[in-house]
Amino acid sequence: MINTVYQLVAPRRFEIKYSDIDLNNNKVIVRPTYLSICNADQRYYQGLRDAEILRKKLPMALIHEAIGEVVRDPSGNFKTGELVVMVPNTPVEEDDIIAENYLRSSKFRASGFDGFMQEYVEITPDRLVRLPQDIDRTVAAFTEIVSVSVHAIGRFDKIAHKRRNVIGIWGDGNLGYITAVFFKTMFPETKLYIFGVNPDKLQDFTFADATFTVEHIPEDVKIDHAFECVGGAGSGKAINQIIDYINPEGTISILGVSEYPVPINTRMVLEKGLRIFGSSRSGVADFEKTVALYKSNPEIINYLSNIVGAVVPVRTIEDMKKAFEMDIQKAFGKTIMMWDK
Ligand SMILES: NC(=O)C1=CN([C@@H]2O[C@H](COP(=O)(O)OP(=O)(O)OC[C@H]3O[C@@H](n4cnc5c(N)ncnc54)[C@H](OP(=O)(O)O)[C@@H]3O)[C@@H](O)[C@H]2O)C=CC1
Ligand SMILES: O=C(CO)[C@H](O)[C@H](O)COP(=O)(O)O
Ligand SMILES: [Zn+2]
Repeated sequence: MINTVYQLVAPRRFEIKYSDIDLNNNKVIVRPTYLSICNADQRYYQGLRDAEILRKKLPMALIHEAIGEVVRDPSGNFKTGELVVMVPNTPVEEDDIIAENYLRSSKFRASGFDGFMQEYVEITPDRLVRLPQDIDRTVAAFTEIVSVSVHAIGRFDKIAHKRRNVIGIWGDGNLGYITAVFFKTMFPETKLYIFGVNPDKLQDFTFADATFTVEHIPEDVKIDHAFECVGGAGSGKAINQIIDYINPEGTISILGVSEYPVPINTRMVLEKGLRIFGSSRSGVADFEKTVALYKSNPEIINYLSNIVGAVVPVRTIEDMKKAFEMDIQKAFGKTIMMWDK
């Protein structure tokens, strides 16, 4: 069966590649329907990664946040037409200790091999998680980034000491918002403070106990633990500010991606006895937990719908470019491609 793959071949340039899908194996064929753009896709699209990385990884189909409909499943796990979220992490070995998303051997779609910008996706059944048929598909499209937050909150629960009176989240963008929604759902008794740079965006964190612009944090504000959801050029400032405001022996969970090494105030990390841990990506168990939380706490979907940005119907390569360019211009929210290929 011939498949059409839409690869990024150079910054801001998509081209079509035809590939053959072998129907004589146990893989599931999924037709992607709603795709969501991540900052990681933008770093490839705009050519913001190191030239050597771009040379190594392109051409490559972008997008690792997507849902779709099952077209064919020879394994018998899924019915034709079922709505599924696709897990981009693709492990090739198992480990008793190291999670699938941290195994150096694991592959990740749209970061080394083709992502979901394809007419059909060939995928093993263990990489699919069933979604409620009536879920808001524009929200479900970005379940992958949601599962990253759920994964990081789970690790926080294992690593951070038990005094959790006040938690701070730095970053008033998508990841900060998603992490805040899930943290409040999972730890309703804990006070949640949000630290950002945009008063407009901070207004959307209606469920938080307080919001602060980072230039005007009162001296007496103290937090027990923190999540950094900023990334990029703002990473260092955010991490160092967390170090200033966190109580001794607190835990800092870093999620933001930076292209460059970030200098941090290690003297104060030592003096306060802080724990700093990083989280990247997620595995099937995190997706399953995320979908279970969607079902048990349906208000989550309403909160997440606040960050659905432009929803762009995509049929042509011009439409793909339009969606990526609109995403660059956006003020806030996730850009969704309604994939009609
Ligand atoms: N670990 C993982 O697996 C994942 C990591 N990420 C990464 O997380 C980061 C955030 O992603 P996302 O939320 O989608 O991006 P956004 O751009 O939506 O969010 C970042 C937000 O932080 C704000 N900000 C900038 N400087 C500061 C500061 N000093 N203190 C507090 N807030 C600040 C930005 O404001 P402004 O826009 O005005 O600068 C923006 O609102 C990115 O680096 C992304 O690649 C994303 C998904 C998964
Ligand atoms: O967005 C992410 C997960 O959702 C990660 O930041 C992304 O996977 C990092 O990959 P890359 O090295 O290709 O930027
Ligand atoms: Zn991502």
